[in-house]
Amino acid sequence: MSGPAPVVVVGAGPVGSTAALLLARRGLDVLLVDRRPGPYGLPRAVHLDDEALRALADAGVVEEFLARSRPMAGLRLLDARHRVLAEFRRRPDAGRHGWPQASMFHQPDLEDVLRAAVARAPHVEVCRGVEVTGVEVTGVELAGSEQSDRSVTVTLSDPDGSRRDVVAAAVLGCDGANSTVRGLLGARMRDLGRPDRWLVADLRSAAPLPVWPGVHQVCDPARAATFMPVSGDRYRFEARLLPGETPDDVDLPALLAPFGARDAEVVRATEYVHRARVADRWRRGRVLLAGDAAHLTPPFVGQGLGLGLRDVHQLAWKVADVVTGAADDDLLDTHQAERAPHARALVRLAVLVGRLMTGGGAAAAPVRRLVLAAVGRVPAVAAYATDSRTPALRRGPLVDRRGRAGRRLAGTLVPRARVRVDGRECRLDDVLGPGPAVLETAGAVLAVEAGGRRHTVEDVDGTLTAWLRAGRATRVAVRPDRVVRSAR
Ligand SMILES: O=C(O)CCc1cccc(O)c1
Repeated sequence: MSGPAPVVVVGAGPVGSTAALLLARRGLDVLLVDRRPGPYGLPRAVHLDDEALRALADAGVVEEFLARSRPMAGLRLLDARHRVLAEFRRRPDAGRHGWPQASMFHQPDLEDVLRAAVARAPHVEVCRGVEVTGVEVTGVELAGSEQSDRSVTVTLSDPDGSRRDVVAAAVLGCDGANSTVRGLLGARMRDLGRPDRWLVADLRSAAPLPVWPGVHQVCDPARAATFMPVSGDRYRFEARLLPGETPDDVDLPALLAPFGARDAEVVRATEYVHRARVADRWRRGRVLLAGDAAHLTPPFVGQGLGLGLRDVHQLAWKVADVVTGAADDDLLDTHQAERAPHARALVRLAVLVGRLMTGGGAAAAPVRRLVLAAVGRVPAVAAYATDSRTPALRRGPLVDRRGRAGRRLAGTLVPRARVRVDGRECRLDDVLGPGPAVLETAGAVLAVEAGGRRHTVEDVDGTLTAWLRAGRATRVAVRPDRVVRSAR
């Protein structure tokens, strides 16, 4: 790789690969490194919501993802006898972003799609089997001990043991739960809940199992469990391990029997410790964390990977602006300021939902239906349960939540609505383009100003008009990551 210093992305999992594609689409050279010699190959994440798909869309892989995933019907809470306590439906057709509201997938399928896209991307070089052993922020000495932190020297250890230094324009640590970059950056994880030991089993069944096509959460204090169809012939079963119990002690066929899965092939059954953690520091100079390197969540609201994809969607344009000199390095301060509260809110929601569904011991079981109804009225839980909407980003330099419309819309995603422009139907994102944009009502029609051009936009099915009306807004400024910056 010659020419300008690349952005080094550490970790070629789904978050790092998406980051590499997003940066490359903005014209940056990217060096994507991973300590593993080959793909990881084991499934972990199984669910993405339609908000997270905006990141895959801007990375250019959403259609291939959809071809290999399956719409998910929602979340069903069952009691110990598998009677339905509550059900939260997800739209399988097209939610406000034009895709199923929730999708289930086999992680290696997503990794295949991303790997192929990275291989096609002209600006991305991939180095596998390479360890990052040092990250040195090399800034210009300013007054006193302050540094301007403008470039980073990354030390890489190659498979033959040799070391080399790469000067990077920025480094993104997308290297997962045991992130090396996090350690080199001097960050520490802060616990938001207790670790929780679960058995995680990946199953296959040639004959389709007779189950509802959504996530089943068994709220049994004696044995909390989750069962879900993934995609194709794949299913996932998880069960909380009792104190001192190992996966080998669990009578898996007996636990699978109520789902008609007693005879399913067990591809993998392993212990997994669910953790609730957020890093205390996400940035040093131009070294930044994203994905599991920055936060770990229990799976109860299915947001682990989605959080990471949102991180890099919101980070890529900022890094591009800083590296190309279009913005000051201060812009990178907004990464942790915006993403950490959002991650913390979702991790806490997952901990709360997990506790409500599975905690409280035997005494809680008879009242769980009442408790669920009461908590369903807590706004954050209700919004998530009914609409799968994650919290708005907090107010900050890039999110102006002043005024009635600002409070309602700023920090949320603009819908990826169906629009018609010059007689051609497309999605709003196609008109917004890769940069900042403004959407406003212009008399009886809508107009979009983007990339120095003004387009008259027809709102094909009324989604945008209804969204603007509900937000009491006539004009919204939209950031490159589709987040509303301000509304009035
Ligand atoms: O709330 C949703 O739509 C996702 C629910 C979900 C997805 C995957 C795992 C899980 O435990 C819950």
